Amino acid sequence: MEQLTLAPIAKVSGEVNVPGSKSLSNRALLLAALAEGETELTNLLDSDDISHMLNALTKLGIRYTLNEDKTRCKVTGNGGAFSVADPLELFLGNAGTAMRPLCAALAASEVDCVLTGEPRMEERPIGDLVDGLREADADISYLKNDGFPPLKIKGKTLKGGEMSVDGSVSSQFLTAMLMAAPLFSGDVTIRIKGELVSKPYIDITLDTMAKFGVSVNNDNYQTFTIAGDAKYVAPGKFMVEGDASSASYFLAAGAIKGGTVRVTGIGKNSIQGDIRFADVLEAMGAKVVWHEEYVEVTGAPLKGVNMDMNHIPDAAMTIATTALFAEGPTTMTNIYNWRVKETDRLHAMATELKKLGARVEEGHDYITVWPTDSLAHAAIDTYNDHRIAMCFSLVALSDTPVTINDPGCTRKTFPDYFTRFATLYSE
Ligand SMILES: O=C(O)C1=C[C@@H](OP(=O)(O)O)[C@@H](O)[C@H](O)C1
Ligand SMILES: C=C(OP(=O)(O)O)C(=O)O
Repeated sequence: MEQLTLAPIAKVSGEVNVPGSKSLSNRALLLAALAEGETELTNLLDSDDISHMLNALTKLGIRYTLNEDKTRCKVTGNGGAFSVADPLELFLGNAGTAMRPLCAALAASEVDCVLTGEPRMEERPIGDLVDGLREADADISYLKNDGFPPLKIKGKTLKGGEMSVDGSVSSQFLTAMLMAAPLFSGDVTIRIKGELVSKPYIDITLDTMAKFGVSVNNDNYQTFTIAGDAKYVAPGKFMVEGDASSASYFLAAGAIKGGTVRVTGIGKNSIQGDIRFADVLEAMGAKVVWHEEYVEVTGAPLKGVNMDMNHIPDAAMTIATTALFAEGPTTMTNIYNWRVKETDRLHAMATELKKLGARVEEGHDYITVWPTDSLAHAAIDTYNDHRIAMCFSLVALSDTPVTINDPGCTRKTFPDYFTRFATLYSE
């Protein structure tokens, strides 16, 4: 197994750009495929999660051209649902933003297909989405375990009307139903059951749908209505914002050991909820400057916080390692669904933080991290979870080196993360 050891970093400063947003890239690719007309996507993310979506679109007969560095993509839309005569098998890795939205769009298309993924994908729940789609008469069956991929889908035109979806495990289920709704016949009304988690991701979905010409009536995140005549129309150009979750590692580095770190590619008007990560750093004591084109953080003594982090589930992981550098404990609450992502992140973060000698309390849906005077040099297991690799790189901002096992796992969303991180301390 490959390992990367980072020597202690005395100070970080400078400017770093983040690649395109995973959430926006995969949403925009799917909607461009379903739209009437041609869309030119720019600043597309080039990473595993996006490759899985692109490969699926190829098999679904969508024509697109990619430039050499795969950040610019011209998609010729299908002008409606997919239609493929032969049975298909689509491998979607561990990309939630491919598996869930494609499941719904394919259930509403003329296809006969199987959706598979990596072993971990077979442990990530999808039952609430399948139940919701079955209310619209979708024909989806489980090939192994009930409630989990792989799935067999016999697509057809789904009927509109009233349906519901449980939003308490993943917002991606609602996102998937919303994005597929214009393919259904007639008006669609989706009611939320349970407490909707990761709510800001729904704003990304609604904003992207609006850019492709479909408006959704959102009644307080409880009921969503899409008109029967709604159709996706290519916007011509679609610029993907930089990834706000990817920005969190650099912003945190600035807060811990800045100097000033300026992250470009995102800015104060970002549609991504994870941009609110900077507010947490501010609450911890860092100085934050907001601009249209960048966010800038300057380090200061940090103090621990106690916060509900349900709205920023991905970036919140970065706080777990930032907390090592604060005065007093940090508690992050309402993060149960960390357990159903790339790995059981609550348990994995607690386990790896403890290897550094930190005191950690792992609850069912919360974690508390206490700072320690001296951290131990440890080899951090990353569980094939890109965010664990990136979060733990921040440990090198202490007096102790850190070894990251399988650093290449960042390829899911940020293939050259360690190279870009190095520009903040090697210049
Ligand atoms: O819709 C999206 O793009 C995402 C939603 C979130 O998942 P949950 O809604 O499952 O929390 C997030 O963790 C994931 O990385 C991306
Ligand atoms: C949870 C994540 O991914 P996915 O889109 O596969 O759910 C993530 O990127 O942190």
